[in-house]
Amino acid sequence: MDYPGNLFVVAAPSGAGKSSLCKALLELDSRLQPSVSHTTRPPRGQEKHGREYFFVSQPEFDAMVEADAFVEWAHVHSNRYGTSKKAIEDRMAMGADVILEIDFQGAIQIKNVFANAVCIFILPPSWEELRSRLERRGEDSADIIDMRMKNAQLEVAQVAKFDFVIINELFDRALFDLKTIVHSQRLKISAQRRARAETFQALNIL
Ligand SMILES: Nc1ncnc2c1ncn2[C@@H]1O[C@H](COP(=O)(O)OP(=O)(O)OP(=O)(O)O)[C@@H](O)[C@H]1O
Ligand SMILES: Nc1nc2c(ncn2[C@@H]2O[C@H](COP(=O)(O)O)[C@@H](O)[C@H]2O)c(=O)[nH]1
Repeated sequence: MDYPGNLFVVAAPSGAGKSSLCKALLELDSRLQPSVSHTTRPPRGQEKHGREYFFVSQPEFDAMVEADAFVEWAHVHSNRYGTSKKAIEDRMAMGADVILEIDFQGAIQIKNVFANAVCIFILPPSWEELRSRLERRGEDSADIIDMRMKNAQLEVAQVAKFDFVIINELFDRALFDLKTIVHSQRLKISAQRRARAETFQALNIL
């Protein structure tokens, strides 16, 4: 599928800092819009329905799967998460760039549907720092942190499937890297689209 808007996918093990980086990038880049996912996970802390996530029941999630409403969905840390087609396609059709914060399984599904999607993986500087970020965030129990650390090993093993990798050690440095990737890939994709349109025109296909 090809829309005028671009799709950026940011994945990382839980706690590596993707939400913090995406939030900071969204404040700097007015062409980017976030996508709000659906999840069966209960809200934590100050999370609000429709802001961080659409929090839905298992039957509601099942019904959306049945209705083919998701562009991708996956089981992550014992819950289900999905990006609805509605969350991204209208915006991309209108030329907006959309950024998704999803897990690696979702990123792979997205790449199969949107070949132009730019997939970025965020790594923590070390396992110790990853655990300590999850602990300092203070939103998950010790059991959940253990499960997320265990899953992180499987997630990090998928890094080679991504277009870009950023190590989030110093936050500002990682944000600069993310901003540079988004900016340069946006220019590259626009140039490719222009070149393709010119070729089609020259061949009188359009
Ligand atoms: N470069 C950094 N140095 C130190 N702490 C950081 C850095 N980046 C993010 N953090 C902190 O680490 C914690 C985890 O970050 P964040 O919630 O953004 O991770 P996440 O990858 O989105 O996790 P999840 O997938 O669970 O939502 C937060 O408390 C955040 O403030
Ligand atoms: N495949 C998808 N993964 C998603 C989506 N939305 C979030 N996520 C990922 O889930 C984990 C856990 O998130 P948390 O908010 O419970 O800490 C994290 O890796 C997210 O990126 C989605 O729509 N699809």
